[in-house]
Amino acid sequence: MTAQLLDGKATAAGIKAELTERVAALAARGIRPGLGTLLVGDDPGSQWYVAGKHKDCAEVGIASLREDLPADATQEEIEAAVRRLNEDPACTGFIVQLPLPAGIDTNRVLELVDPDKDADGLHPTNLGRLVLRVSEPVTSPLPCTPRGIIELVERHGIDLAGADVVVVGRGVTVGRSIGLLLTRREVNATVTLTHTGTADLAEHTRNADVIIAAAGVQGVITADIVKPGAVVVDVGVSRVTDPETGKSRVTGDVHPSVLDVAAWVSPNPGGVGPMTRAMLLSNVVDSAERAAGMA
Ligand SMILES: Nc1nc2c(c(=O)[nH]1)N[C@@H](CN(C=O)c1ccc(C(=O)N[C@@H](CCC(=O)O)C(=O)O)cc1)CN2
Repeated sequence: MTAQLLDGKATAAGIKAELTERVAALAARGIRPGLGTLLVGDDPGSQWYVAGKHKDCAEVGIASLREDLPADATQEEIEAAVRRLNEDPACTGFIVQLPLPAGIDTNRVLELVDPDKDADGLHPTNLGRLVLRVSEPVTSPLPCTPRGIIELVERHGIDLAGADVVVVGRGVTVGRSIGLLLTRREVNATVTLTHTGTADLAEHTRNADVIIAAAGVQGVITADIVKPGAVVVDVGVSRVTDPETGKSRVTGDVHPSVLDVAAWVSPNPGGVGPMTRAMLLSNVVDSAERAAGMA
């Protein structure tokens, strides 16, 4: 192995320490940010992620509120819960935990979220603001995973300005939205978005300074399609059963062989996941500071 690790756990811990101080400064002015979560159903993964978000809030001093609905909740019941969170003054930002159960119109639910309370940064208005305001300072919530990836890379001293970045996967939470951040003037990277319709993935990745792998296909990024010295960020989440232990575990898009050619690789778990969680908290604190005229 030659690659160094982009340590998401340690970086997220540092960001949480900074947030704790910022939350204390807000408290000194009588302001307490509050993150709401809306969870529908009993998927164990989603329950675990939501519990993690409340734990993170407690760690940095953000209040947290929960709306939990059963798996058979109707579209109307879910939309009513979104309206409650929109109207609750104690909730300064909230997320709808994804995925929602089959049969629910997810886009309709997400579009109901008040854009100023959109802690995930995925509301069409907030994505639209990124499209329209490429050179101005951002004054709206940013998509958490893309923001987390950029923070992870830059906080390891890697400059993205002028870098050729290849993104693998066109999902909304990462692939489609990260280009909006990477091509902003303050980051200044050049982005190629590849997907299942790309004719020759390797031709793109072999020339990339940075690969952001968000395909959700276990081990799709192998050493032979990575340029020596590249930075490789693993966003993929595949759940596999270990044949030796019989236990289920998370694995990513990046094959272990990549550690022998790349300069930097993000571990998975322990890379982008903890950063996504930290960026959710950052969005909540940023919004509270903006509302208080502190940013
Ligand atoms: N409304 C949202 N829903 C979902 C999002 C999201 O950003 N907003 N992303 C995922 C789930 N997610 C947060 O909600 C999330 C997933 C994973 C992690 C994480 O820290 N993972 C660990 C590994 C955990 C394990 O072993 O199972 C890691 O990468 O180290 C954080 C957040 C879908 N839904």
